[in-house]
Amino acid sequence: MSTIPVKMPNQRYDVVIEDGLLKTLGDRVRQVWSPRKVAIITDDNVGPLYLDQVANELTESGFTVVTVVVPHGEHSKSLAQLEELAQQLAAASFNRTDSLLALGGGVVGDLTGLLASVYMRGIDFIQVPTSLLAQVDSSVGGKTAVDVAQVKNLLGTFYQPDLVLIDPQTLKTLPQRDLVEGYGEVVKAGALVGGDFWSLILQINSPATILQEAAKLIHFALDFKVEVTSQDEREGGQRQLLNFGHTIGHGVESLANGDLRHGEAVSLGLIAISTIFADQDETHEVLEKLRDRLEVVGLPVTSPLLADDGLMDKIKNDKKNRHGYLNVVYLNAIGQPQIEKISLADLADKINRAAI
Ligand SMILES: NC(=O)c1ccc[n+]([C@@H]2O[C@H](COP(=O)([O-])OP(=O)(O)OC[C@H]3O[C@@H](n4cnc5c(N)ncnc54)[C@H](O)[C@@H]3O)[C@@H](O)[C@H]2O)c1
Ligand SMILES: O=C(O)C(=O)C[C@@H](O)[C@H](O)[C@H](O)COP(=O)(O)O
Ligand SMILES: [Zn+2]
Repeated sequence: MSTIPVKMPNQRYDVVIEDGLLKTLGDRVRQVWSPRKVAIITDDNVGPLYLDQVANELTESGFTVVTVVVPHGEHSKSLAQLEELAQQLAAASFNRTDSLLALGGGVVGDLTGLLASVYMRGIDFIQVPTSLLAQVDSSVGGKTAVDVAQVKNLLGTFYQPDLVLIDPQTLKTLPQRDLVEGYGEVVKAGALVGGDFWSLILQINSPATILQEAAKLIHFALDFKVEVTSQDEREGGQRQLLNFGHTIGHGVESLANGDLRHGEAVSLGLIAISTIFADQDETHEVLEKLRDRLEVVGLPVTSPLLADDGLMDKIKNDKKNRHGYLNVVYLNAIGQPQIEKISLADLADKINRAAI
C-alpha cells in the first residue's frame, strides 16, 4: 500500500494505491467523509463487475447509497448526460451535504467531477479509477469536462476530489485495447520525466508486460502528475507539459468521433508533434524512441486523419490557443521537454509538410 499526499494551494487529498483496495473501500471513505448519501456513478461495463461490491462496502460503513449507470464510451461525456445525472440527483433529493463517487475510467471520472463541481455549486466527490488511463492520469489533478460541439473537453472545471482510491487489481478485467490505450498516457509521462521511469518503459514489450508492471507505472506517472498539478493547478505554466501529444491528438480524436480511444489519439499526437520538431539528430532520436515504444504494444503511430482537411479546424479550438498562437510541447531529448509558441498557420504548414 502506498499513499501519495496531494497538497493543492487551498486543499489537500490523498491518492491511495493498493492491490485489493476495493475490499476496504468503505473504511477508506469513512476516514474522509461522515455518513451521508452517496451516488456511485459508473458505466455499463464497470457496473456489472464492481458496483455491488463498492455499494456494499459503502452501505456497511454507514452511507446511504444511490447507484447510477451511464452508457460506456466517450459519448457519455456530454451535456445531455450531465443534465440527466443532475435530474437523477435532484429526484433523489441530493443536497450540499451529499456526495458523488466516480467508479470507472476517465469518462466516468471527468463527467462525475464536472457534475460534482456544478451541482448546487459544488459537492464533494471521490475518484475510484478502474482503467489504466484513469489510474495513471485522469483521476488526479482535478480537470473535469464534457465534450460539446465535437470539441474535446470544451466545458469543464478545475475541481479536486477528496480522495483517489486506486486498486490495480481492477485492471485484470480491462479489455486489452483499453489497457493499451491507457499506456499511451504512460509513454507520454515517461518521455517527459525520463530517468528510471523511461528505463521501465524500455522493458515493456507487450500488453502483458504493461499489466505486470502496472503498479510501478502508476506510481511513476502519479508522482509526476501530483508534483506538476500541485504547483500549477490552472495550467499557467508547467502543467502544459501534460498536454504533450494532445494538440494534434485531441484534433484527431474529435475527427474520429468515438472510433479512437483517447490514449490512441495521444499516441498519434506524440508522433505527429515529434515528427514536426525532428530537425536535429537528438530530436530525430526522440521520434524514433517514441515510435518504438508505442508500436511495440500496438498503439497507432499513423492515421489518415492526420491529413484530414478538418484537422486544423479542430485544433484551433484547443484551450492553449491564444490569439492564433498555441503553446505546444516537444522533447529535445527523453526527459527534456520544451514548451514552444507557434502560430496556427505555422503549425498547419508543418503538419502538411511533415506528411506523418
Ligand atoms: N481529467 C484528466 O486529467 C484526463 C486525463 C486523461 C484523459 N482524460 C479523459 O479520460 C477519458 C478516457 O478515459 P478511459 O481511457 O479510461 O476511457 P473510458 O472511461 O471510456 O474507459 C475505457 C473502457 O474501459 C471500460 N472499463 C474501465 N475500467 C474497466 C475495468 N476495470 N474492467 C473492464 N472494463 C473497464 C470502460 O467501460 C470503457 O469501455 C477521455 O475522455 C479523456 O479525455 C481526462
Ligand atoms: O491533467 C492535465 O493537465 C492534462 O493535460 C492531462 C491530459 O492527459 C488530459 O487528456 C486532459 O484532460 C487534457 O486536458 P485539456 O485541457 O487539453 O482538455
Ligand atoms: Zn490525455
